[in-house]
Amino acid sequence: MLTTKGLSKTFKSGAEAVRGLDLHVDPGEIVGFLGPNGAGKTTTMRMLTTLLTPTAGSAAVAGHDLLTDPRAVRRRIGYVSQHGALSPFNPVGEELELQAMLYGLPRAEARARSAGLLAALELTGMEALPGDALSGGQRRRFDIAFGLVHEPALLFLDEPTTGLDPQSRAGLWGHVRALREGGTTIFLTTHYLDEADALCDRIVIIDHGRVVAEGSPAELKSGGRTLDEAFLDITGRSLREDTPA
Ligand SMILES: Nc1ncnc2c1ncn2[C@@H]1O[C@H](COP(=O)(O)OP(=O)(O)OP(=O)(O)O)[C@@H](O)[C@H]1O
Repeated sequence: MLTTKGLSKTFKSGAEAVRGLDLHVDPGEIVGFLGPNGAGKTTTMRMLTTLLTPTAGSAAVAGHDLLTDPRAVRRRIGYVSQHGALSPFNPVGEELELQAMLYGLPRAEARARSAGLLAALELTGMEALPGDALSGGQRRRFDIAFGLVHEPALLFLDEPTTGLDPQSRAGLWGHVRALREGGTTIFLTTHYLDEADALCDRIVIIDHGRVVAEGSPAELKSGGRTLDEAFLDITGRSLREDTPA
């Protein structure tokens, strides 16, 4: 579903944000992409979602070549950014239908697709509310609905639960697992090790633009370490340097 070979990004400033990344994600997996601040996660996500051009390497994303056919990649992937996609003012149901129509669905189908997504994400009945009226957890679920409206094979989730209370986080994890059960492959970043532990089939840790460890949560925790201890051993830093864990 996702393979990169030597994927690299050097910015004009000279900053080598990503240095020769080899990634592999199988269909149906939830893979967590973790690293300390400045490790290169966002740069990688932006390359894999076609928003930033790599300076070296190659990648196949959802069955298409990232460099030669980014349009085909875009049709097959969903991307839920940290910042969300909701208008604060317009009724969220209308926004979702519009998004579906932008992907080429006729109005009736767009309506049906939106209704299905809202039901799956437990948002039915909130269609008429503006984005501003939603709680943080509801807003994130709407963001995910936006990312899913064209039924992508591969969904990129950038810090899906940052800023949410524990109950909303746990609820969102249930929805992410349900997506995988429905056949969607998920590649996510998070600043929470408990989230990676609870959700991910596999974790890839990067630091200084390179993969420094990968494995299932159980493999990374071998030797009786917690995932926090493993992360600290591997990178010499905690996952959230700027904020208390
Ligand atoms: N547009 C840019 N121009 C120059 N350097 C950049 C640019 N974007 C990112 N960088 C640098 O590339 C490196 C990786 O940044 P990136 O944002 O990918 O890290 P990150 O792992 O997402 O960090 P965080 O967890 O803090 O969001 C950093 O050193 C950053 O300063």
